[in-house]
Amino acid sequence: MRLERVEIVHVAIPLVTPFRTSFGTMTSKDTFLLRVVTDCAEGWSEFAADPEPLYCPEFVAGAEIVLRDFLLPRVAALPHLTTAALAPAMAKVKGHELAKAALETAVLDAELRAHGMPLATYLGAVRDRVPAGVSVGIRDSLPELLEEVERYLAEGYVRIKLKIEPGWDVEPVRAVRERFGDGLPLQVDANTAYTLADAEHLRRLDAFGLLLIEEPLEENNLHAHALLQRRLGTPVCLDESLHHARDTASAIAMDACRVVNVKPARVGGYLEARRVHDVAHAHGVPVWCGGMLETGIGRAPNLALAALPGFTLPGDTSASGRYFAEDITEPFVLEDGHLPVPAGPGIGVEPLPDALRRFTRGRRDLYP
Ligand SMILES: O=C(O)CCC(=O)N[C@@H](C(=O)O)c1ccccc1
Repeated sequence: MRLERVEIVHVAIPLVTPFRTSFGTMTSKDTFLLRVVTDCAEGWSEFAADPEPLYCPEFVAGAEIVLRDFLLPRVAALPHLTTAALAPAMAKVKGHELAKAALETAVLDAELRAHGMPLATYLGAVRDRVPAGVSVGIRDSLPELLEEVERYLAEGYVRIKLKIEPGWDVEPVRAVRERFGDGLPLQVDANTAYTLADAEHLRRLDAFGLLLIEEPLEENNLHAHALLQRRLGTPVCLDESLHHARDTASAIAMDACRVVNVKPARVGGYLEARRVHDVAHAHGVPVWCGGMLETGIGRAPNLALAALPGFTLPGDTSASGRYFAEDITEPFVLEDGHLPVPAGPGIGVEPLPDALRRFTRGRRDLYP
């Protein structure tokens, strides 16, 4: 393929309800899409992070600069544009996995469309629908939390993930367990809010039969997570700390993580996400697909990835309606607790022109 044009489309979509985590509260999804035009086909992708670097060091404005000034010049210089050639061409740029993932995914979408191949087929999916978990934010009161969990269970979600932080952890978990029973698949996500000094407090969560505790400690501290895992019965799952298959292998070898949250954006794209899946699967470590409140443009490829054999736990691959009253693609709708794996070429979806126009806050060329 030959790269002809790359357009950045900034979008802002209001959330149906504020989403509070240990690092902040979101009321809208403000990010950008990339539209890559090649001589063979077009491709789309979504940048997974937000305007502020609170979840990870990357953020919207910074990613636009990195793409425009450092990643696209290297990719445009490639004699033949293929998805496989992108990561090596971008490797000299340190970090910026989410920006790299956005570019790689749009090129992958174009390349697969040119070959008429669905992303699920390309990645090695073994299912045509995947079970959907749902992420529940920190709430102001236990009754509000229980009402929200009850609503999601009534909608059919098969797994509940509770955001926790110091002061909102044991009690909400106990309340959900007592209200909905021991059979409910339940996990927690601390988003790095604790330290090893909290180990004895976190051990109290062992009483509730959780599937996992996600990223309890500061990101990138595999040693601390390994020390914590020795003191907890609940399996530690890593998210922010894993940036590629290599550190996933190290984390597993150190017993710093017994479950892996695979987020394609966090590891630089779907090719590396499959490698992370393969490494974990080879070690008997279950993986599940994380989410970043993506629009349908980011949600569709995540569903393809979640259909790989090692994805044995429900992911944060919720329906579009969990976050948005209106999505910029055809909405993903829960059916019997599952979402369909897109079957069309490439990522299998495209922005709906009218919705995209209404949620667009700015469009410009990043290349040429
Ligand atoms: O369902 C979703 O897409 C969101 C799942 C979720 O909780 N994402 C968390 C996370 O830490 O994984 C997150 C929230 C906001 C921003 C980044 C990440």
